[in-house]
This record gives sequence, C-alpha cells and structure tokens, in this order.
Amino acid sequence: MSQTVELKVDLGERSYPIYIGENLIGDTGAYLNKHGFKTGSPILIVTDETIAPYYLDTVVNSLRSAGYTVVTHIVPAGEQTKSLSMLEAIVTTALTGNLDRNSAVIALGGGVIGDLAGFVAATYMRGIRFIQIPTTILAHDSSVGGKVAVNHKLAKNIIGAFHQPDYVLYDVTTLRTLSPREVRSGLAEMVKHGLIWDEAFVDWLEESASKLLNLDLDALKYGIHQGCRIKSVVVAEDERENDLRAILNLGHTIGHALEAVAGYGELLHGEAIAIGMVGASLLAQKLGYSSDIYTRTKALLQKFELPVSLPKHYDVDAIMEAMSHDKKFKEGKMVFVIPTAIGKVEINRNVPAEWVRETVEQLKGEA
Ligand SMILES: NC(=O)c1ccc[n+]([C@@H]2O[C@H](COP(=O)([O-])OP(=O)(O)OC[C@H]3O[C@@H](n4cnc5c(N)ncnc54)[C@H](O)[C@@H]3O)[C@@H](O)[C@H]2O)c1
Ligand SMILES: O=C(O)C(=O)C[C@@H](O)[C@H](O)[C@H](O)COP(=O)(O)O
Ligand SMILES: [Zn+2]
Repeated sequence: MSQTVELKVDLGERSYPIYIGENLIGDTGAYLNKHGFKTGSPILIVTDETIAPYYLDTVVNSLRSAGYTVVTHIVPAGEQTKSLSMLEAIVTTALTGNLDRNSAVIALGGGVIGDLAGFVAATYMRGIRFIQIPTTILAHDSSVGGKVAVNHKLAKNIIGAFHQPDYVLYDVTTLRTLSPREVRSGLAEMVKHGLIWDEAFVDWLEESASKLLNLDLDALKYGIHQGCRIKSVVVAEDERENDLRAILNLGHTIGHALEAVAGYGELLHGEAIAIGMVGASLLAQKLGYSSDIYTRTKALLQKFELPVSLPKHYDVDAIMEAMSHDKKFKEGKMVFVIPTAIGKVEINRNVPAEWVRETVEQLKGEA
C-alpha cells in the first residue's frame, strides 16, 4: 500500500491540508467526515462530461455510504465552461437540491471545474465550504491557493474571488486517463513552479521529463508534491497577491492574452503559458539577464513537447489589447514576472510596451 503524503497550506485559521496519494477518491466520504462535515446538509459535486464516466460513481458511492445526501451537476468539458451562465446553472442545481449554509461543494476535476465550482462555493449564499478533488496534473496548481473565477470574453479569470478549500484530496491514480495533450499542458505549470523558485527542481524536471510524460506514478507524485509545496509557500506568504504571489503569474501576462484572443479553449492554459514563459525569458534577455535563461527555459518546454512559438495568424494588436486587462497592471503600467536566473524571478514594473510588442512579434519567429 503506497503512502499518502500530507502538506499544509499555512493560512492561520484558513489553513488546510493537501493529501496526495493513490486510490483516495473511494474514501471521499471518510475524508469529509474527518473534516467535520455533518450528514444533514446536501453535498454538491460539480464535474464535467469527460470525468463523470470515469470517477463520479466512485465519489458518489463513497459519500452515500458515509451517510451524505448527494447532488450532482455535470458541465461540458473545456475552458468555455468557465462562464457566468454555467455558474447560474449550477446555482439552480444547488437551490433545487436544497443546499444550505452547512453544505459543501466538491470540485471533481481539473482547473476549469475547480475555478468554476469554487466560485459557486464562494458566492452561493455568500459563501459555503468547498473541497478540491483534482483530476489533472495542471490542478496541482489550480486546486491550491483559493483563486476561483470565471472568464469574460475580453479577459481571463476576471470575475472571481479568493475562497480557500477546506482540503485538497489529490488521487494521482486518476491522472492515468488524461489525454497526452492534457498531460503536457499540466506539466507546463510544474515547469513554472521550478522556474520561479527552485533550480534543483528544474534539474529534476529536465531529467524526469520522459517519466512524467509517460505518467510514471512515482514521478508524478514527486512532481505534484514539489509543485504544491512551492505554491503553498508562496500563497502562505501573500494570500491575496499584494506582492510575492504575483510570481505565480510567470508566463501568464502573455499567456492569458493568447487564451482570450484565440477564443477560450483553442490553446490550452498550459500551452498558452508555455509560450508566455518563453516570452518572459526573451524579455529577461532585453533587460540584460543571461541568455542561458531563455535557452534553458525553451529547451525544457520543448522536452515536455509544449509549444514555444506563437502561431503566425495571431493578431499582435489584439494580443496587446487583451494584455491591457492583466490584473497585475496598475495606473497604466505593464507589470511582468521576469526570470533573473533559473529558479529566480523578479516582478518588474518598468517593462516598456514596445519591448513587449517586439517580444510578441519575436514569438512568431520561434521554432
Ligand atoms: N485557480 C488557480 O490558481 C489556477 C491555476 C492554474 C490554472 N487555473 C485554471 O485552470 C484551468 C485549466 O485547468 P485544466 O488544464 O485542469 O483544465 P480542465 O479542467 O479543462 O481539464 C482538462 C481536460 O481534461 C479532462 N480531464 C480532467 N481530468 C481528467 C481525467 N482524470 N481523465 C481524463 N480526462 C480528464 C477534462 O474533461 C478537460 O477536458 C484554466 O481555466 C486555468 O485558468 C487556475
Ligand atoms: O495562484 C496564482 O496566484 C496563480 O497565478 C496561478 C496561475 O497558474 C493561475 O493560472 C491563476 O488562475 C492566474 O490567476 P490570475 O489572477 O492571473 O487570473
Ligand atoms: Zn496558470
């Protein structure tokens, strides 16, 4: 029997554990019980059409066996689902299912489900409790830290809240059914965690790319553990992104703009931020930092078979316009997360807009 690892997100009275292990979803009811959820109020599970056939019954049966009343809401898979209309539909299910203030919402899925279901939990009756059961590699990032949101057609994650889960139950065995494209996309955020914080982790990622791409469970558990550890430390330091937390946005300024301009879903989140991280390393070069950062970042992303260049048909003006909605920008100033070495970044508030435009153009020429 493999061991379950437990990490803590240290946020004072909002602290919570992340459990990482194998075959955990069959114990969903027991974990709910351990965390003090009473059986008198219904539990809402939000998941998507791809995940439901694989895992929903296991979770529902576990909850029912533990005495809970269960309500389910299944949404279409994909980024388009992170919308206000979907939020409203789920709230309708919550109301007709009689969820009350002691109820909880379980997000069973990837980042789309976590962000959407989390925003339902943050807003339903002005906030009820919420549990993350991540089923993608990418969700080692999205399930931790409490950022929940839906998209607006002009800007990613622009309607949202901070709402921490009660705990994260990460069953890595669910990752075996991910498509290769989703595996690669999720690994982009793992690379990001290495690049912002930990060169030794980057060394390990360089050595372990093929194991991770082939879903080796030990490699996945280690990579997810390290990614969650880095995320937890940053979030514990600056929960509401007043300063340090912005480093988790490496590659996202360009990446989010690409997702919005492409129409949500054409580029997966991890693919968009992979291109964005190459962009940030090009900006680092312009700012005078070593060109090794660019070379190593690009090579690492290529090892993970992620895109490193921008498709030629993308409109640079539209990307610049979409970028102007970035949540880090204040008083008209562009703010970028810039790698200053492998494993280190700075938040730079003085990047000239012309350099950004030049970088986006340059990304079209990357091979
Ligand atoms: N809140 C945060 O801090 C945070 C952090 C990073 C990313 N995000 C958000 O997360 C989203 C991306 O997350 P994602 O990549 O997990 O997307 P996702 O939730 O859309 O999942 C990716 C795809 O994989 C499928 N899938 C999920 N689990 C599966 C499984 N075990 N087996 C087979 N198929 C499975 C889904 O149906 C979907 O089609 C973006 O919207 C991004 O903005 C949020
Ligand atoms: O948790 C964070 O903080 C992050 O920036 C993590 C990102 O990977 C994630 O994509 C997040 O949703 C971006 O947040 P946003 O505030 O830039 O929309
Ligand atoms: Zn992200």
